[in-house]
Amino acid sequence: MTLGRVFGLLDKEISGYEFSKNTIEGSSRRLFYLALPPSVYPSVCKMIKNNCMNKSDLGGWTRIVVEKPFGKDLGSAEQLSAQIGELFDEPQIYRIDHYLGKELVQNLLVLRFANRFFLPLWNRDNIANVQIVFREDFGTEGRGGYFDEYGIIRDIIQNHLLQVFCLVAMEKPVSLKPEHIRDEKVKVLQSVVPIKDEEVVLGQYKGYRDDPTVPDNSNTPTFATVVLRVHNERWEGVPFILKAGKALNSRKAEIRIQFKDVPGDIFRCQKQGRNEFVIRLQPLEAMYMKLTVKQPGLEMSTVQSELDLSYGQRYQGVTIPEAYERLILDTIDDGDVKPLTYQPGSRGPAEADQLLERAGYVQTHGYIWIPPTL
Ligand SMILES: NC(=O)C1=CN([C@@H]2O[C@H](COP(=O)(O)OP(=O)(O)OC[C@H]3O[C@@H](n4cnc5c(N)ncnc54)[C@H](OP(=O)(O)O)[C@@H]3O)[C@@H](O)[C@H]2O)C=CC1
Ligand SMILES: O=C1O[C@H](COP(=O)(O)O)[C@@H](O)[C@H](O)[C@H]1O
Repeated sequence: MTLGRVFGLLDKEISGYEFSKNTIEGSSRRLFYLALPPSVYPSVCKMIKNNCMNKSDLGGWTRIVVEKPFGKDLGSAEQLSAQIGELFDEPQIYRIDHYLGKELVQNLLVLRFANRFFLPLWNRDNIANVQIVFREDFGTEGRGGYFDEYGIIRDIIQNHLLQVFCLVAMEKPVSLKPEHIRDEKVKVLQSVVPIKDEEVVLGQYKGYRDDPTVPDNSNTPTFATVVLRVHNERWEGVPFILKAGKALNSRKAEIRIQFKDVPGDIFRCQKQGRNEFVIRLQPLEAMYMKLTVKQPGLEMSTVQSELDLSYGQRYQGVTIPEAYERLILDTIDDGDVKPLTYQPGSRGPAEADQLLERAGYVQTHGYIWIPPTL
């Protein structure tokens, strides 16, 4: 059966459904979500255009949704845009990044711009470094064919983590209109200076190449830590560390804002750790502020504790929508860089933690969180 015929049948199926709902022809809304590899976007879009469009214009519409990765580099992204752009008008095309649909990502602008106490702190005077981390405790399992073409940078960092970075680092938008938010994101991205080779650690977990869909000599990274430097008034000198890896020892996505040491520390408590504001996107949405308090008791000693907003506890009974429910770098050199090998189930290459240390992140030792009971 030809592709044209297949899409003809799809159209018939959709029309049948619309008819069963007593929809007047042309008044229905057709949304095509392309959960497909980007390489077939153009041919599938052509088939939709030729066979499956909403037939007349009585308030209905036809739209398509495409997911990242949108091409592999500037050239292929522009080519893809041009190919799809020939078939659909821009307002009909939705390019989505499902991380933007996550509850705590949606919360970022509110947190930053609706809370007075963050306003004076959110800058180079107070913040030592920012980490934006994505960790998965499983490998490419069954997706090696897709993944190997893209790697962790194009799969996670260039889109999901960069979107989060923009929301953390951008200036306040004029309003919440998408174009105003986009303008601020573009501005902060333009302020990112080219990444230095020595501020990148790439890794590949042992066993990745055993996947039959992965070439035996693949150099595709499954782990990357990258330091972004933002050359502007707010962020000069503050490293933004973007970290992503598969087959690691834990699964989480979080933003960790580490504050500078208190000057003139009369309590000599710096060894207990810096103040950190952590926004955990998943699992178990939470935000907590690690801070130093007096150890309860007779002694005047200090201990690290937290102000904790755990969503599961605070918003009991509230269903947090899945990211997909709500929505739907080229600064990195593409040269032949050999990733470092790391053990599956580990923290990734040790060099990544060393890079963090060089970038100024100070790991807290001895902090033990006592989870509250619900
Ligand atoms: N409301 C809640 O649910 C709360 C939960 N907690 C829990 O308490 C625990 C401790 O919290 P917290 O101190 O914030 O987080 P962690 O101790 O997990 O991590 C703190 C930082 O240290 C890094 N790190 C961890 N292990 C190493 C290592 N071996 N070498 C170098 N760097 C390392 C982490 O990197 P990386 O990001 O790569 O792992 C991260 O940047 C966590 O499990 C946290 O989830 C704490 C407070 C509130
Ligand atoms: O886009 C992708 O995201 C998933 C992780 O999504 P999450 O919502 O579960 O955090 C990742 O596994 C996949 O490789 C990537 O393509």
